[in-house]
Amino acid sequence: MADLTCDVAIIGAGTAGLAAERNARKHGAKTLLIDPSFAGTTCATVGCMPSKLLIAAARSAHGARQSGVFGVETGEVRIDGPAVLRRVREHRDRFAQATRDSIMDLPEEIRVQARARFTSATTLTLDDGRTVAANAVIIATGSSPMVPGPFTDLGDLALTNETVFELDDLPDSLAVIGGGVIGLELAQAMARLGVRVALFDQQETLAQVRCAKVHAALQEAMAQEMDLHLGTDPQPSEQDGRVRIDWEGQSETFDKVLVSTGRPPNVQGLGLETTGLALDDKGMPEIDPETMQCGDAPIFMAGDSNAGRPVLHEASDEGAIAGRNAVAYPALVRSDRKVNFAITFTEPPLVMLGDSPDDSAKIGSADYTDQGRAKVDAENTGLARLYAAAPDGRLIGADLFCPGADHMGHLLVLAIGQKITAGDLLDMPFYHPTLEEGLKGALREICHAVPLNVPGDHDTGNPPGV
Ligand SMILES: Cc1cc2nc3c(=O)[nH]c(=O)nc-3n(C[C@H](O)[C@H](O)[C@H](O)COP(=O)(O)OP(=O)(O)OC[C@H]3O[C@@H](n4cnc5c(N)ncnc54)[C@H](O)[C@@H]3O)c2cc1C
Ligand SMILES: NC(=O)c1ccc[n+]([C@@H]2O[C@H](COP(=O)([O-])OP(=O)(O)OC[C@H]3O[C@@H](n4cnc5c(N)ncnc54)[C@H](O)[C@@H]3O)[C@@H](O)[C@H]2O)c1
Repeated sequence: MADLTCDVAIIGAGTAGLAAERNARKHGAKTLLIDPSFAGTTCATVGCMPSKLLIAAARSAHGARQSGVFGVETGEVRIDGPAVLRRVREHRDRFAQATRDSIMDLPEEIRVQARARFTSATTLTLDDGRTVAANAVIIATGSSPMVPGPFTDLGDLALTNETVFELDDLPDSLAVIGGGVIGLELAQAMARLGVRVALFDQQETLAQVRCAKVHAALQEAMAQEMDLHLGTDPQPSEQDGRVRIDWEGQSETFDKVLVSTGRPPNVQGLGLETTGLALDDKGMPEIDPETMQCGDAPIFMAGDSNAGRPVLHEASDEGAIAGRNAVAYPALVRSDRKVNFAITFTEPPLVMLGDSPDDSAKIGSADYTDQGRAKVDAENTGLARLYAAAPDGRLIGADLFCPGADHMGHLLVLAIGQKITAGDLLDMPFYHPTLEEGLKGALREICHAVPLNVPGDHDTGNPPGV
């Protein structure tokens, strides 16, 4: 007889686990939510929120430096590093406290403070010695920074997203290893806060950008703010209390190194090998993205732990799908998943939406280096590429690196989700002068490329500056 029994046990009280627990309980299950610390979600403590707070400070510094182009003189811009980081932590702590409060609001008998490990598909052992028996288990253990071997020897000189926001002051110089989402966001923010930054990546492509033209614009913009070393294998060592990075016969020293080389799922030590699930060479089971079920077991996996779509709104959705299906098992309900949507909060933002274009897709481009509103605001850089399916010009995806891309991404994701065509979208009013207006050229290009052309009653001229 197990010490604790329930209908659904949820391992991990992050965004995915909390959503899973809520939905399982809403559907009538007796739940247990198991976490070693209940410290608050990754998003609030060491992820989305502190990174966006640092970016907000960087935006302010950049704006102050740029103000001269408008004839507004601010004098020398001085960055108070400790004050920047204090504000990041103060606001971060409030967000984190709010997530902890929501956990503490749960009925006490639901919370189990311990680290869990499977002993079979439906039984767990906790690190305090207790055992749990459940009808179904949801894995929502998140992901953790992967620090390649040589960087682990650097001790405090090597930072990850779990430690960088705890610095007392900004470093004078920073090597960033890995030009994925975390690396790009934090490298640009640090550079704008006056830190000398060099970014290294083994790959030639930053953040897995799909479109070569969008990537070229991103690379050019980033190279103006930091030293970029792509397609290289940086090797670290400690030198006089600083970090030395060697690459391709060159070397440079930095105050600190930020390691942002990926965040693999937390499945090590979870005992998945005891569940009967077939596991791949990374120790991962097969997961159905429409039910979140692992194989055909009463086990579900949601959020970063399944390595599918490691962003917040998906963690939340996947938790809810897993929560409902863990209760319904074995009568699972399939969910339509949302359109793929990822934003990297660089400036301008980098946005990836929907599907990549295949050979039959029609592509429309919008150049933001010469776009009216972007020029007004002195932020004219980058481009947008929209993808549509023949024959009707239905929008299927987009890659954007341009001002306002985070907001325009929401407009486009709606259009893609609703299966709207380029012609339909052109039928909507576009206010002048806006960044959205810049998309009209791309939409017209698609309309011209498909048998159904630009609606006949449309003026194809442009107001000034578009
Ligand atoms: C720096 C950074 C910036 C980001 N910015 C954004 C952004 O701007 N927008 C966006 O959409 N996404 C962003 N993300 C991604 C987003 O934060 C994640 O996708 C999301 O937080 C994942 O939630 P989760 O519930 O899967 O994991 P988590 O919130 O990490 O929760 C996992 C929980 O599992 C627990 N756990 C682990 N192992 C066990 C065990 N054996 N037993 C019990 N409990 C266990 C942990 O203690 C933890 O509480 C960012 C991530 C990072 C790192
Ligand atoms: N705005 C957002 O939504 C947001 C922000 C931050 C993080 N996240 C999530 O966090 C996850 C993890 O982000 P990440 O940036 O750590 O990982 P990532 O997988 O996006 O990028 C890792 C990068 O590191 C490079 N790399 C790996 N090993 C290396 C080495 N030894 N030397 C040099 N380069 C190396 C890879 O080539 C890759 O470009 C992302 O998948 C993302 O979904 C989201």
